[in-house]
Amino acid sequence: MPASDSRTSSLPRSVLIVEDENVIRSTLAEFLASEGYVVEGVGTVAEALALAHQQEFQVAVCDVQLPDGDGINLLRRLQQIKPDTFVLIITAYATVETAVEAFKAGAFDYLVKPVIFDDLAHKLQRVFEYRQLFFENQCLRRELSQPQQFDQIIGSSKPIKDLQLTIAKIAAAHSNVLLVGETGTGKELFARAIHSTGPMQDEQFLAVNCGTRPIELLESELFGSETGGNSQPGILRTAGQGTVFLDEIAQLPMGTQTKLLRAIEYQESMPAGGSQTYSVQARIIASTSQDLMRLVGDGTFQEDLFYRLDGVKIRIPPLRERLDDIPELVDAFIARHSRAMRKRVTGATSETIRLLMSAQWKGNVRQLDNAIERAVIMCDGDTIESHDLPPDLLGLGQPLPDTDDLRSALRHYERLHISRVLRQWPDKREAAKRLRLGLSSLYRKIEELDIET
Ligand SMILES: Nc1ncnc2c1ncn2[C@@H]1O[C@H](COP(=O)(O)OP(=O)(O)OP(=O)(O)O)[C@@H](O)[C@H]1O
Repeated sequence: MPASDSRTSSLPRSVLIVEDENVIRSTLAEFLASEGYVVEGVGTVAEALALAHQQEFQVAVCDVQLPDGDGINLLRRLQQIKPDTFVLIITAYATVETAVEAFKAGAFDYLVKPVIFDDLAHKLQRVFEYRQLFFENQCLRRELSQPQQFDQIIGSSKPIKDLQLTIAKIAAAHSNVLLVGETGTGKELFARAIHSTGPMQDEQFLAVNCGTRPIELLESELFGSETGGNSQPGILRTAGQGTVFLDEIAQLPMGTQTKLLRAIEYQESMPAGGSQTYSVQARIIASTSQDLMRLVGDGTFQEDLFYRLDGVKIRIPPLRERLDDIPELVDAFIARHSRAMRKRVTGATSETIRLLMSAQWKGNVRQLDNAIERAVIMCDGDTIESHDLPPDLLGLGQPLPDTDDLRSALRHYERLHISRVLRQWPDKREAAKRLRLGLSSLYRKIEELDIET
């Protein structure tokens, strides 16, 4: 059953009355309105279906006999087009046959004419309570059926599937690994995945950011120290046969690089101030967002260490190269953040997804995660809409044209729009089709508007 706005308990309770007798219809409508329901009334099957197409109703109360059809058929049609709408049938005769037929067709309950207000109020109360529990239960079941580990790699684009295969192979070998990718692409997540798929998964995974500590602290944290007040074993030793993740390895000072190289080559190290070596058995997974080869050329990264690490290198592509993953990531992040905030946000509109798929994502998956967190906070209903997204993401934060001249302004927006479509559809033929331009016109626009592709 698809998610829809009508499920939220915070929305007003809406009821559609389908009853051809005007007096009965308006009396019921007045009574329900006085009870706080938002009510619409119609007299025929055709009107009911037309209205249900335009508007969401949580509950429909349908008479069995209508001028252009019967209520049971209407109930079946409603279930096809609005499966979230629950139906109560009104029947003139309390026959077992009618009741059975109504229940078989999927009615929640039935009322007998003349409808008694108390009976109607009671049954509506029950249907709304049941409906709420039903959808909450469905949400819970959906959450339980999805693995909720935070280190789960989400995405089924080709690059992610290929990476998963590579990881499975590399993980088995317990070799050292270099992960290369822009910030926020998931390097640490992949490092954890390699560790937890490998033979030493029960051992420790220890992470160090190489750029956030003064050199002495970093070295004693890595290799250990036996000097006075700063005595510690060092994570290369503590990790045992587990994994040491060295985040942003390019920031490791040259001297520390030499010590690390020794630890990898000789599989042993010595704590600062110590007199005895210990053996290093941990797998080293290093990550970088920089081009290490270039740093070797610049003389800021040790060549030998580079070759030691570069043997098994995995490139994690930026999010813009795997836009197909966005819908899945969005779903997972919505589930995570709505759960944390105790909000019932269950999805995003297709317009929102389309916009998300056309953003630039310089901060990659981390930026997407943050954008969804904000959207869940901003979201008023149960579905994230485009206006819930951070404005700068949509290009709305882009500078306005610096002139009032309409022609220049149009040119400005034309450039923004074409750039966005090209990001979403890098294949120019496809982009041209989406823009409803001929391919040669698109090329001309790209040149005229100086669009980077
Ligand atoms: N494929 C993915 N599926 C689910 N979550 C992901 C995925 N990729 C990244 N993330 C999430 O994005 C955030 C950033 O990931 P991570 O810290 O692993 O990136 P990174 O490349 O190591 O970043 P940095 O270089 O800035 O340290 C984390 O919250 C991570 O869980």
